[in-house]
Amino acid sequence: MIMQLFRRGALRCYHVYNPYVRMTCPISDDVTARESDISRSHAATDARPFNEIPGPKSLPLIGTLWNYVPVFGKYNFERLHHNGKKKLQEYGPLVREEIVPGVFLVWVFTPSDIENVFRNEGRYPERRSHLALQKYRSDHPNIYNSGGLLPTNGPEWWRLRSEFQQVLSRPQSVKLYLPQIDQVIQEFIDHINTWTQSAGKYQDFSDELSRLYLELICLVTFDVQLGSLSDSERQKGSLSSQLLEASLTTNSSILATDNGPQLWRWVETRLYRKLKKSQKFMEQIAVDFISKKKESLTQSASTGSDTKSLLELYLSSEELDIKDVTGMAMDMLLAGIDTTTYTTSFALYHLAVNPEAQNKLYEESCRLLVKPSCAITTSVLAKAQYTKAVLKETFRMNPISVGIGRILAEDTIFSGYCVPKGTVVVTQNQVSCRQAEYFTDPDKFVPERWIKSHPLYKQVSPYLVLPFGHGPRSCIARRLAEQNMHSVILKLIRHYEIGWNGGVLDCRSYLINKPDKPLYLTFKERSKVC
Ligand code: HEM
Repeated sequence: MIMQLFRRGALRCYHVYNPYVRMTCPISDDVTARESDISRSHAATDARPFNEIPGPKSLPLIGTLWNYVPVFGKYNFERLHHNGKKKLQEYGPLVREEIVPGVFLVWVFTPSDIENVFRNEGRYPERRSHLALQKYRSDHPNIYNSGGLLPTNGPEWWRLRSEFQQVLSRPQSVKLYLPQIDQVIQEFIDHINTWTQSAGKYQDFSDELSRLYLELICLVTFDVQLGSLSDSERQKGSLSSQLLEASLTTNSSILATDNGPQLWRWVETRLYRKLKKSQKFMEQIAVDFISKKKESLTQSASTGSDTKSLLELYLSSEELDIKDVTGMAMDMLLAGIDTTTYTTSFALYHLAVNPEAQNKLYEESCRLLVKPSCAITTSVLAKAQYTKAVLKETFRMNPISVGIGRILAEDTIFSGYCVPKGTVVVTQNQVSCRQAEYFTDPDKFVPERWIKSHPLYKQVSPYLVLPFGHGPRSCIARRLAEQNMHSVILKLIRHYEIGWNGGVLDCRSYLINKPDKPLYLTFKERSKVC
């Protein structure tokens, strides 16, 4: 039975927040022993023991998995936010789940518990994900030094993280790209015109967004423009089509290889072969672009660090070598396309079904970009208050990361219960952010709630809306991702009035939260509307 559930992906639930959390609980037999230590060590406090935390009933051999059996079970693996809401309603703000016997997960929902998760994540916050990718990379030491940022834990993770973030988190390095980003977005805007003419009423816009974000990521990762939106690149066998396909294939292999029996460690399973093939393709492109860049750097005179691209800065770092840079480039391709595509999809959906918000954004875009052809600059973005509120409200309503998981580095008290060190504790981004306790009309899209001077503004805990995670292991590319999405949303609304032809958009929990329907958006050129 357990094996069947494994095969059907039923164990996903404790990995499902991949790629961003360590999901398999490291505690098994150990926990019971630790539980009694904890009970003793906290005897002097009022905290209650771990095994009294409420949660779904666990059965011998199958734990709580029976709740996820299709039709019969009350939870659905593809709708983790619905499960989370049900758990919160039924058991309260702290839920313990014995997903298989001896393997525990603790779900937290309140801001103070979420804060506690991050306060107890230790020096090297850990995740356990992308295991097959890690194996692939360690089997190819000629190309990679280690698993790269996404799967690696411990001191090696920190070695990479500290070097890459010095560059990627520097405002100057990210701002440097704005003129090129603006140019790509302008091409995209022009392309929408052609797209709307050829698209029927029901044409999925997601593919267009994926191509845009692939283009933007490659610009930053390799200093190249692929021309992903051009007619030739839209053909099936083109470089951009193959790159999109390969990154999607890798990402969709992650959950299934992280979960279930890890036969791929010994034999090349069908899924592992798919991952391997797609990685081989992506890395061939990465190695080619990076080597060419390195060569051109050795031939040209060195410029100041403020004008160097990210790739140039990485390649000139004494602490990194070309293999580290290749690993990082691959991680950027894997983590940078779907995340921004899905978030922008949700933002555009909310704007389309909330014309009042869209009008306000349009007004802001006209103020900041006096002519539609005006470029996005750092000063435009600095003043784009409503645009930022739109994105933040999108993150509150539809965070693409279901939750953030950490393995507790210390015994910790959550909502009055002791939770032992080593337990996997997971937040529930969307569920927490839609609680009426913290947000008025939580299911309504109200960007004004984030504008300090607005009457609807209300201060909330900074631990509630955490779409990029928090602390040293949070998203390394947040600045870049936000810059890209603010620019896209602002410029798009400056040019087009957007409408919606689909039903209510919710999400499915795959590797990250993906819109559960095609993106049936309509575009009317503003100049033709007025
Ligand atoms: C909507 C956009 C994005 C969202 C919401 C997002 C969210 C996240 C989250 C939640 C994490 C894990 C944080 C944690 O565990 O505390 C993460 C990690 C990461 N993200 Fe993003 N991300 C986005 C875009 C990007 C982009 C554009 C890139 C690359 C160009 C990127 C690269 C990474 C990498 C490499 C990590 C692993 C960092 C580490 O383990 O040290 N992300 N992201």
